[in-house]
Parts: sequence; structure tokens; C-alpha cells
Amino acid sequence: MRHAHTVEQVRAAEAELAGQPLMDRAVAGLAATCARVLIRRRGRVYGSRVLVLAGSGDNGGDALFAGARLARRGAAVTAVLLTPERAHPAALAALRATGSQVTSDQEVGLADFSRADLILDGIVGIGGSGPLRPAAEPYAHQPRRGVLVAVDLPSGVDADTGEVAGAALRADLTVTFGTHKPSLLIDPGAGYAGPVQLVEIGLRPPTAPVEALQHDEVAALLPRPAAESDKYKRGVVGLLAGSERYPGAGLLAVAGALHGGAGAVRYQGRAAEEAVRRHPEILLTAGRVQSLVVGPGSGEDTAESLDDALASQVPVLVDADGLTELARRGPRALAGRSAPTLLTPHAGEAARLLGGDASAEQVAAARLRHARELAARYGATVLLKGSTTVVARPDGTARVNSTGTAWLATAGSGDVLAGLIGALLAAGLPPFDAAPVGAYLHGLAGRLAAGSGAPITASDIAAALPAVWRDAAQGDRPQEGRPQGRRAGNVAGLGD
Ligand SMILES: NC(=O)C1=CN([C@@H]2O[C@H](COP(=O)(O)OP(=O)(O)OC[C@H]3O[C@@H](n4cnc5c(N)ncnc54)[C@H](O)[C@@H]3O)[C@@H](O)[C@H]2O)[C@@H](O)CC1
Ligand SMILES: [K+]
Repeated sequence: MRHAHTVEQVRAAEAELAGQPLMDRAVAGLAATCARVLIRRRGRVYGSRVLVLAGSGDNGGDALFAGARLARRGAAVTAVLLTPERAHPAALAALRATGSQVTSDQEVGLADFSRADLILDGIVGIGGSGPLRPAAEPYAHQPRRGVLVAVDLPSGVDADTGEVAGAALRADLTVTFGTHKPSLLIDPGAGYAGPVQLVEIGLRPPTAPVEALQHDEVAALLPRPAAESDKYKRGVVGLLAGSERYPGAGLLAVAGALHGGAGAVRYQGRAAEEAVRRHPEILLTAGRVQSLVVGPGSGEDTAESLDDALASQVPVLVDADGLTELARRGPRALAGRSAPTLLTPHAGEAARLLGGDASAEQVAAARLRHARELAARYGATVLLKGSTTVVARPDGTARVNSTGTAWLATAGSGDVLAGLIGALLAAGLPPFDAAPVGAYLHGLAGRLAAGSGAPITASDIAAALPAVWRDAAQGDRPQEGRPQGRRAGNVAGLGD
């Protein structure tokens, strides 16, 4: 599990360890990583050109101290001070003691930015607020050929949310201290971080408000049939999906559910004839179900299907047309539910559910905030789809998934996901497990289907599910180059 803590939690955990050399530990890890990067790229640290961008706080201090360590190994280090009168005094003295160049001339800094082998972004860390200050902003747009290592997090990214208010520095690698920050796991911020390396400094933060399941946790959660299993023990999922206008959505939801480990799929949409022709194993009769999926391609049947689903005593997943209808009815429509409800909107549907309080673009730019807001308003678990999938509970706890690939953005992809998660719900997983496990498998299936990069169809995603399920069920740690998260292996050799 990757745990991500808020700035407030990090500060409190740091306060508990007052007097311990936290900064030394952070700097040692940071400098060791930078040295490894230089050795990989240039064969040695000695003679490498290193640029330190140092802001006014401890983040700048970390970068300056790390620069001093690299200078002592023979690197040619230049430090550019963004706020010269407030640079970390001890760290600046340590760097000066190595004879390294220190300047506050941003023209020099920008020129060095383009030339350096390695750049340390120590402009601002967890003490940041708002967009980058004017002195720092040009670095976000400056071309470079070297590796940019973000210290703790990329400057310009909001630590707690991953929101990017203006420009931000795009890192090849982030070295973060003590714990992950939510912004390192959630886009758009995560997209600026590159692979993330965690340096342990002894912090003991409380329960994480944001976490990301990894291979082992997914393996532990995957339902497995036992010797005495029958279809009801494994779980029967009911699909209220597919209409005369949109029969394909129903078929894709069936495909997702069948590959999601359901004991049986009970199909109750208008594409029954075609569905049973393609998937002879499905049931068309009415009968007992342990979860319901309502909405994919429901078309003209949506209102009635949603009524039926919400009146049931089983977990219900509402997707697509079901969400549009739910947005029309508002949160009160879920008030009488005794069993869990899971909503799976994309940004546009989320905007609709929020009743016009945010646009789709605003939802996508502030994914965690809006997923939490929706979960709280509707009293339901919410899976917000997109470049990072965020699953939020009404109490604000969240799980994020980044196994996905942009190739997943294809028609019908969400229908497969709905069926898949519906099957996991039928197997008895609570929504807060079923949703991230489904997103994890779906993302990996998209990657597997796309291979080294090719357009895929939703049917390809469904077809790839058994292979990724097999792989995930083994629960081994992903090898280097195998996707554990979208970020892993982005830059060859930088992620370890
Ligand atoms: N809290 C901890 O447990 C530890 C923190 N460490 C380091 O300390 C950092 C936090 O240090 P600080 O609290 O001094 O805060 P920062 O160094 O993150 O930033 C504070 C300064 O940045 C400026 N600033 C704020 N927003 C800005 C923006 N948008 N653009 C440009 N400048 C901006 C402010 O003037 C402020 O003085 C961490 O990110 C980490 O690098 C580590 O040394 C290890 C331990
Ligand atoms: K930084």
C-alpha cells in the first residue's frame, strides 16, 4: 500500500520527532539518489554539472545540502537562490564551503537550467501555497536536457490535492520524505512528479487519508472460489444495462462482469438476444442477485431500472445513463438505501451530479476535492474516472489508482469497468475495495491490450482481464519495467 498524508499530518509527525536529524536523513537519501542518477547517465558524479534551485524554506535547504554533498564528490554545482535574503543559512554555508558557485541572477540560472546534467528543484515543498512566484515561473517553461529531480514534490503543485494552480516544474523523478503526499498520487500533480522515490526519515504519521493499493493488496482482495463454492457463493451480478439504442454497452458490461469472477451474470436489459448469443453462460431469468449494475447504455429504460435498483437490498453500482438520471433526482434519491451504493462518474457526469457547481474541467483539475464532495453529498462511495481514478467515501478517505493508460479512453471502456466492479461487489467486496481493485485490473488490462502503444477497443480490455487477473492473483511485487503504477518505469532506470 502506498500511504499519502496531508501537510498538516506531516508537520504533526515531524513535531513528535523534534530534535531528531530529519533533514540529514532526507538529504542523505536525496543526494544518494542524485548520485545514482548521475552515475547511470554519465558514469560518474565527478565533473557532472548540477544546478540547485533553492527557495526560501527547508525545501531549498534540502536541495542546497544535497548540492553540497554532490560537490564534495566532485560535481560542478551552481546554486540559484530564488529569494536570496531568505535562503536556508546553514545549507547555504555548507554549499559555499565547497567552493560552489552561488548566484541570484536568474539569467544565469535559466542558462544553467538548459545545460545542467541534473537539476534539483528545491524551490518550494510542503510549505507552498498558490501558484509559483514570478521569479520561479520561468523555470517551468525553460527547456533542458538534464534530469530534473523534484525535492519532496514538484514546485507549483499543491501538496494535499495534486491541483496545479499555474505553472509547475515537470520532474523526471521525485524524491519525497517520510511519506507520500496526495499530490504525488493524483493527477494533474502526479503527472509532474515522474516516478516517486520515498526516503524513510522515521516519521510515524497517523492513518493515511489517501492510499493506493499495490499488487500485493489487490492479490489479497481478489475473490477466489473455494471447494464448496457455487454460483451464489461466488456472487450473482444483475445487469440493468443496454437498450435498443445502446445494446453494445450492455454486452460490454456483461463481458466485464463475466471476467470479474461472478458466479453468474443475470442480464436484464434489452440486448438479451445478442448478449446470450455472445455469452451463452448468462442468465436471462429474473431471480436472486447479490449486486446490481444500472446505467450503461440503459437509454429509455433508465428511470425504471434505477427505481428497481435503488429499491433493492443489494449493493448497487450506478453508471452512465443511471448517473444522468440520478443527477436529475439529486442526492435525496439515495436517502432510503440500506445497502451500499457506488457511483462511477467521469468528470462530465460528476459535474452533472454536482448540479452545475463545477464544470467537467474543474472536476478534472481538482479530482480529490470533487470526488470527496460527491461522496459526501450523495452518502455513497464515488469512483471518479480519469487520468487518475479517485475512489472516495463520504468520510473523505480516498483510494487512488494509476495503473491506467490514456488508451483506456475509448468507447465502452467504462461499461467493462462497471461490469467488472459489479462482479466484485457481488462477491462480497465492499465498494471501497471493489472499486479500486476493479480500476487496478481494468487499468492493467488496458495496458496489456495496448502493448507498446496501439489503439484498443473496450472488447480488447475485457479480453485482457483474465491475464491481468492471473498476474495480480500471484501477488508478487512487479518487476522493474512492469507497471505497478502509471509512473513506474517512466524514465528508464530512474524509478528505483
Ligand atoms: N516536515 C518534515 O518532516 C521535513 C521537511 N523537510 C523539508 O522541508 C520542506 C518544508 O519546508 P518549509 O516548511 O520551510 O516550506 P517550503 O520550503 O516548502 O516553502 C516555504 C517557503 O516557500 C515560499 N513559497 C510558498 N509558496 C510558494 C510558491 N508557490 N512559489 C514559490 N515560493 C513559495 C514561502 O515564501 C515560504 O517561505 C519539505 O517540503 C521538505 O523538503 C525535510 O527536510 C525533512 C523533514
Ligand atoms: K520542490
